[in-house]
Amino acid sequence: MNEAREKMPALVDRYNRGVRYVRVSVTSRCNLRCVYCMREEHCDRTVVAEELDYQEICRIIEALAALGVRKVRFTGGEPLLRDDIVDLVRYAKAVDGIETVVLTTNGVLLGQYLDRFLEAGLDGINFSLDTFDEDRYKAITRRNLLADVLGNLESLLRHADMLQVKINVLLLRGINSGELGRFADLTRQWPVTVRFMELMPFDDHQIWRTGKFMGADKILEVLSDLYPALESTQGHATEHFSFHLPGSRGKIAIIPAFTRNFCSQCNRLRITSSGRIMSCLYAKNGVDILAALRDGADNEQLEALFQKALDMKPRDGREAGGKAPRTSMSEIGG
Ligand SMILES: Nc1nc2c(ncn2[C@@H]2O[C@H](COP(=O)(O)OP(=O)(O)OP(=O)(O)O)[C@@H](O)[C@H]2O)c(=O)[nH]1
Ligand SMILES: C[S@@+](CC[C@H](N)C(=O)[O-])C[C@H]1O[C@@H](n2cnc3c(N)ncnc32)[C@H](O)[C@@H]1O
Ligand code: SF4
Ligand code: SF4
Repeated sequence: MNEAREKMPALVDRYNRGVRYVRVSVTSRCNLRCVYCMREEHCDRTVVAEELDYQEICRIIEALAALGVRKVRFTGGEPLLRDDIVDLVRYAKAVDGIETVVLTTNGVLLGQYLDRFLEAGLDGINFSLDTFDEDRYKAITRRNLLADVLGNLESLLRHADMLQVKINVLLLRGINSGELGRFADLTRQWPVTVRFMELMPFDDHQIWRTGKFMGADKILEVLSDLYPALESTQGHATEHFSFHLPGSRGKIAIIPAFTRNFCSQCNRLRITSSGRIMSCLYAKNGVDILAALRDGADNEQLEALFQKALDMKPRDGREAGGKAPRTSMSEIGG
């Protein structure tokens, strides 16, 4: 590998932040309807022609890897609804320069994929689960699939020494906040990171304005009360607060996605399922790459599009777009 290229990626924004990490939303379709993410009427009949296809996603990853990107996360919507998801993982792993390939999933379909993901070289899975209670699961996701999801979580935990496992728990005051201890206890037995996340206002105002928001300070207070022996440890990127319980195998973290600003270190670019390059989770406008790919753009033209998107990257996402944020995480992928 070219060392100069490693020191500074080719894609750099106006604030001198280089891009190392791309999050690709491979579909906006989903088999759940989480109340903090999408409405029941969310359309699942995405015209497939408007979704990036396999070749197009591969091309984007290759082009970005040549420009210094080292990590790929597949997300959505629900990425496991794409039947080429294992091939995408395998392909991304084989691209020169890409070191880490991970995905974020709701776990509903994980059982049928896990072995193939391991064989394809997937480095990690972020598994989103907010409750162990059946009625609550149904209330949050509007689907009755908890039994399947728990079965798949158990299989994943049993493989946690073969890939990095993180459990994303979105905490909602008065809904699942009482389950914090049950989730944290998973780290005693398993080498996983359990991450408690703040709600963000990307839910078409379904619950954002109903007082269910639970901030990082409150989460920290509850955790400290439950576990006086909690020890601070080094967290990763979005994990601003990170801890472990004495004698435990895993870690506990808090993602203060709303109340804290971790933008100064941001090394991310996002690709939406409909083929737009987004410079920030809060960005409203992106740059269309789908049309360019379908018009036969060469690598130089793609680089110009990535740079164009990056030139729009705000210093701070929340200040730039927080007042009227997007209506759902599903197209941009969280
Ligand atoms: N503000 C902000 N929040 C983010 C960003 N990326 C992820 N998040 C928050 O973190 C939550 C979990 O995202 P994941 O898909 O698990 O990814 P991640 O935490 O970035 O994972 P890593 O790749 O391990 O750093 C999202 O739902 C967001 O709330 C970001 O770039 N900016
Ligand atoms: C948009 S989902 C896509 C991947 C997959 N469907 C899943 O749920 O893991 C990615 C992450 O975004 C989180 N998310 C969705 N809506 C959110 C919101 N309004 N605030 C904070 N996080 C949100 C989910 O909990 C999930 O961990
Ligand atoms: S958070 Fe994930 S699982 Fe829930 S509706 Fe959004 S995309 Fe689907
Ligand atoms: S809010 Fe925007 S700039 Fe800040 S970390 Fe997230 S994506 Fe990066």
